[in-house]
Amino acid sequence: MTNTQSIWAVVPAAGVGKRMQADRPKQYLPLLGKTVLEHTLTRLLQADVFAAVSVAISVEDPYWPELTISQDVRVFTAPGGKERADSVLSALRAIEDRARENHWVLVHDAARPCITAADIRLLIDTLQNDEVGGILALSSHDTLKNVDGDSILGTLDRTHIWRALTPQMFRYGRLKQALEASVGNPAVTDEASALELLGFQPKIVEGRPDNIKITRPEDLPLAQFYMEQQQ
Ligand SMILES: Nc1ccn([C@@H]2O[C@H](COP(=O)(O)OP(=O)(O)OP(=O)(O)O)[C@@H](O)[C@H]2O)c(=O)n1
Ligand SMILES: C[C@](O)(CO)[C@H](O)COP(=O)(O)O
Repeated sequence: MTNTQSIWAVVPAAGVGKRMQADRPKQYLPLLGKTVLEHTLTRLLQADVFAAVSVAISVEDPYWPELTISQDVRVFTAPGGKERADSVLSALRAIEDRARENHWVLVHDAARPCITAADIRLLIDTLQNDEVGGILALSSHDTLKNVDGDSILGTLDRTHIWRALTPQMFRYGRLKQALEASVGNPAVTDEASALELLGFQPKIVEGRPDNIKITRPEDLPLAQFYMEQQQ
């Protein structure tokens, strides 16, 4: 049985959503009667495994105080940063007086509202005794090509190519150290890449394919479809 007092959630929710081409950041777009962010936070809280949730929001964010969930005592906010990694680091620092070095942290994108409690628990149950931690990920079912411009340079071995999802699960101290060591590095687009740069080999746990990241306009109706199917 996992001690819920030793597991924290961090949610980067400070992006502007350029690729979504919407009138507001995508985490605040309406979806099945709530905002994307409210769905994501509600799913994390309903998993009933976290001591608290630290959410990074933009310092210019006018939307957060309007959300009912902003009053939830289990949810803390931190100022978002220039890049996703900066926002995650800021959210980690916001709980540094409560989280211990060996506590687990699960980092989950605000833009992934289709996450299920089962996949959250799968990641925790699989890795809670692991030395390093790891991530939910998806194997590749299509043939993968190495491309330059509009030309194919070759075909990749798909058995070694997985698509990283979130949550990504690492020990508080090591994750904070890895992100502090890689500040400003554009190659660090997820938490695992920061750990990899320190020589660690995070584990892969196969997750659900409906755990999509809302990135482009066509992703919002797809997320709605998946969430309706999950009910
Ligand atoms: N400086 C940033 C950039 C991104 N994010 C968060 O990281 C998650 C994944 O990032 P992405 O899908 O790239 O979101 P955006 O950066 O908002 O999208 P875009 O690149 O299209 O602007 C999102 O929940 C986003 O809110 C963040 O907290 N801080
Ligand atoms: C963290 C992530 O969702 C894993 O696939 C992805 O790296 C986020 O990338 P983005 O460019 O910040 O959306």
